[in-house]
Amino acid sequence: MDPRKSVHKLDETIHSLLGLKSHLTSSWVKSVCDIIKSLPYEISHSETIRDSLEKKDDDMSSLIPNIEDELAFLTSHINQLNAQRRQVLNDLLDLKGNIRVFCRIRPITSEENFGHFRPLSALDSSNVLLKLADNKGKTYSFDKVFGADSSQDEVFSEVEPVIKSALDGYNACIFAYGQTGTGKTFTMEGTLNFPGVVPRAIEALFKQAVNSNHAFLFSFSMLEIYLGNLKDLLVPHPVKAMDSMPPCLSIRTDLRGEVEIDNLVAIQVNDFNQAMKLYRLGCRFRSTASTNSNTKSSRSHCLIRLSITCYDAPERRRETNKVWLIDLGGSERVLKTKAWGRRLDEGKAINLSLSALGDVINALQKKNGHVPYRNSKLTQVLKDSLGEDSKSLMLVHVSPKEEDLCETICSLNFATRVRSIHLGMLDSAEEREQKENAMMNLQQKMKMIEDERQDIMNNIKKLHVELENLMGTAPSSNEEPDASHSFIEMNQYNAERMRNKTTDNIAATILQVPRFMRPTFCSRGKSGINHQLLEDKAKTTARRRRPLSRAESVGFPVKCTSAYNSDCSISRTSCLMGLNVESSADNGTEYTQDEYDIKKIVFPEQETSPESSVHGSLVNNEGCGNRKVNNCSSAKYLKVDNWLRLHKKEPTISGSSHQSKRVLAIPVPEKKHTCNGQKKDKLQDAKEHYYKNERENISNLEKLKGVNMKGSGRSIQRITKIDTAPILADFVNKDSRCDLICASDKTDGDIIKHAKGSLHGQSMEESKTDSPNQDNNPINKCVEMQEAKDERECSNYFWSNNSERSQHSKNDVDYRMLDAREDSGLSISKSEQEPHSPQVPADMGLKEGKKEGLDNLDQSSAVGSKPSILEMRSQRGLFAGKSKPKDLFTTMVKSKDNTKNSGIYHLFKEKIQILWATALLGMGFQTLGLEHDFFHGLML
Ligand SMILES: Nc1ncnc2c1ncn2[C@@H]1O[C@H](COP(=O)(O)OP(=O)(O)OP(=O)(O)O)[C@@H](O)[C@H]1O
Repeated sequence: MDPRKSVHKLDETIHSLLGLKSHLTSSWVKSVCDIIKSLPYEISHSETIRDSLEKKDDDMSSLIPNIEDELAFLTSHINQLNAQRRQVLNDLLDLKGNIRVFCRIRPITSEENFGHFRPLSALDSSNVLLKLADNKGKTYSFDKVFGADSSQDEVFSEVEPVIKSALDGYNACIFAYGQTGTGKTFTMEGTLNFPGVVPRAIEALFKQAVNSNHAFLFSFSMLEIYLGNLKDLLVPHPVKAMDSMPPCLSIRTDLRGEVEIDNLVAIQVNDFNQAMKLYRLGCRFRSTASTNSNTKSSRSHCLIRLSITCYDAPERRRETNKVWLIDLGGSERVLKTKAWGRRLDEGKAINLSLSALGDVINALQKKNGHVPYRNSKLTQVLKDSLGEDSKSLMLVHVSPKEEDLCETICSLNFATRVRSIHLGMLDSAEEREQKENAMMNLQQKMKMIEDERQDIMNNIKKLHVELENLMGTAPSSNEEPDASHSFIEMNQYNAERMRNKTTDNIAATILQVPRFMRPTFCSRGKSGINHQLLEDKAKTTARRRRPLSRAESVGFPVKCTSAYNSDCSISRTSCLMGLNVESSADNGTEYTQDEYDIKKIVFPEQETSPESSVHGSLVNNEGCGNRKVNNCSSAKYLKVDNWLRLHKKEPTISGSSHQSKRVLAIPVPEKKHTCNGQKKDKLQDAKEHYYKNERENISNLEKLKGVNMKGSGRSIQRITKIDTAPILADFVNKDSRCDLICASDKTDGDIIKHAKGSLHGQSMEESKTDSPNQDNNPINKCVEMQEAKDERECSNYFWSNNSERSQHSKNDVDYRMLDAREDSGLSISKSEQEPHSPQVPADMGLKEGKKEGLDNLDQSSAVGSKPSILEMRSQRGLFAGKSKPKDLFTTMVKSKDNTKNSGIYHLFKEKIQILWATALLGMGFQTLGLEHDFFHGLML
């Protein structure tokens, strides 16, 4: 109850009390008056109370607009700061250069302590000294130099501005370059304890997006360029010949010059964790191998792409932009690494694409009209992220080892050349100093803006909370205040600003290109026309191909052929190579899938509609709900969890593939149990089904007992299966027992009865007694075969012959599969030989049998496997009556041996089969209503 209301009515209440209770004693009135007097002045005077409360209400109602005004002011201020920040950041990056170059020196590991080292040290934060002779050295300048003792934190702090500019709509590209084994993967990927640039960059992006006042849509993709071909790292490689092949990735450039990779899986990520799950998945499929230089050498270029889309920020450079995080393959001298075979091919492919990257950078540096992006897949993919309208960061890695001197010099020269694209080699010292001062000022300004921005953000948050409290609409604790609608950018950011400030100074100085980066014969020989032709050719020839065998595969992609240069190239390597990785001497690469086969994969949840794409996949997604997503890129947006679930391994049971071939003793509706919830349901279903069958079989048994007890006691024995093996032995030895009928079920019993009756015009019992030559009776032979073939057939018959026979037909098939396995000489598995509960007391009744069987069912179902055939048999024996599973087991194994080892048996079986088949065909038994699988089962 509102206390204010109760106070409001206090005076009326007292008056009415005084009026009504006038008969009360004056002392009571007095005490009430005293209470009123003791109340504060405002409360004791009702008019004043009302006035004061109304005043408070008025204050509160005037407070809300005040807060709203304040919020609007702060919002507009923060928008101004955002625009300023963007401009300063852009100026800073322009000054620093569109391609910034950092150098990182790899530390000497404990194992290398005894080697020879070339003094390579960081002179200061931007210079590296390479000592060539005693008193001779060369200094290389970079935007930033990280010494051997630098931490991952330090590296990332310098990388972060590029990541920030990505949220402003610029394409960004951060790539680790260097000789093999110099720490590229360490820098980019890092370790669990020392996470690298990739996880940190992803985290920073999400963090910034959350702090931003815009709605962002992130999608994650990961691919590698292996032997000159693109491979989607989020799609697992095929492990079997029949596995579906991932679709061919093809590079496409749209009219605006934006590069898109068709068929590349792009998955929406809402937070850091989702992105990291995918990143880890992709890392698993990377091609790595042990080389002389590195025990886990990357044999490909690994590219991570984060696409960022924002619809409600017109000031952004692009609606959709992308960040590339690239771990390039290590450059290596083939002579030195002594690589051969596949390692050689990989090394050559890596060097070729690095050379093509060098060509592109050289052309950009010289401001050539033609930039040879198309000379390699790497440069094609990075086409829109390497030019002027993007931010690139190159992390050059060098080794301090003496033996790596050549590569170190090459890498340092290459990095210097790349850096010179913006800084310009003709800059005078004075100009350089001016630039550095300007950069420092901008950095300070940037920091001030960010600090101020952060303060305002905090104030805005506080005001939001206050406002919601006043309005009584405070969100629940886990709800973020919805600020997106109130944040309307007032200042249009001038996106078309000039960005050629520093490039003007780039002269036509041709620098010495590192040897492995120089244009090669192939790269020089390329022309746009050739590429176009090849592209067209590749497009017309893009069709599903049969995976080539190992022998047919051509490992090295030759330039000027579609296998290497076309937009939609078809790799010549075999998908099956991955299967033989270990067996091949030179083929130790851990492969991903190949992309030469164009079979389309079916995505589990391919969300193409704008609504579904946006749903649940935005950071601050309020503003994007009704906007179209399909123009952000042609990539497919999928859900992370579905994708990961799709690529999770099917749970294997005890690591045994053998078990998967097992036969279900109880007809469980579904064979596979994939998730716990389903598994539980299916287990429950199986139990219910089990009880039902059991009840039916018991009632059938009782019926049969009643029927057969009149005629022959042997039928009951047969049904209880205690004496099955001796009967089987009898059958083998005496070729008789035609009078034994294994009809345990009313339905089939009736069928057989009917069949016999139709043949002889007699009932089953009659025919049994009246027909002396029953061996000639096809029905008896049928039953005989059914039993004599193997005891399990009989049990199968018993179990499958119930009113739900149709449901059991699947099991019949399974039995035949098992028969085939066992007949083909495969031994019984250990678990089959050791049933779960062989030591069941002889006098165990149906109740125990039920429980036992159920326990077995529980066990088998609980692990998702099927009970073994012997478990099943023992269960059946128990259900059918009092039996000893152990005895049963012994006799069954014996009978199995007998049947297997006896040549007479097989001969006889064949003859009977022929006879039986002839009889069936001749007499048209199909008209009796027996199903085909029934006959098929008998014939096997
Ligand atoms: N800065 C560093 N601090 C600690 N260890 C490092 C550092 N850089 C590299 N290493 C170690 O050196 C080894 C080789 O590094 P890494 O695999 O990252 O080289 P790489 O350049 O990626 O090689 P490749 O090109 O062959 O893939 C790794 O064991 C890595 O842990």
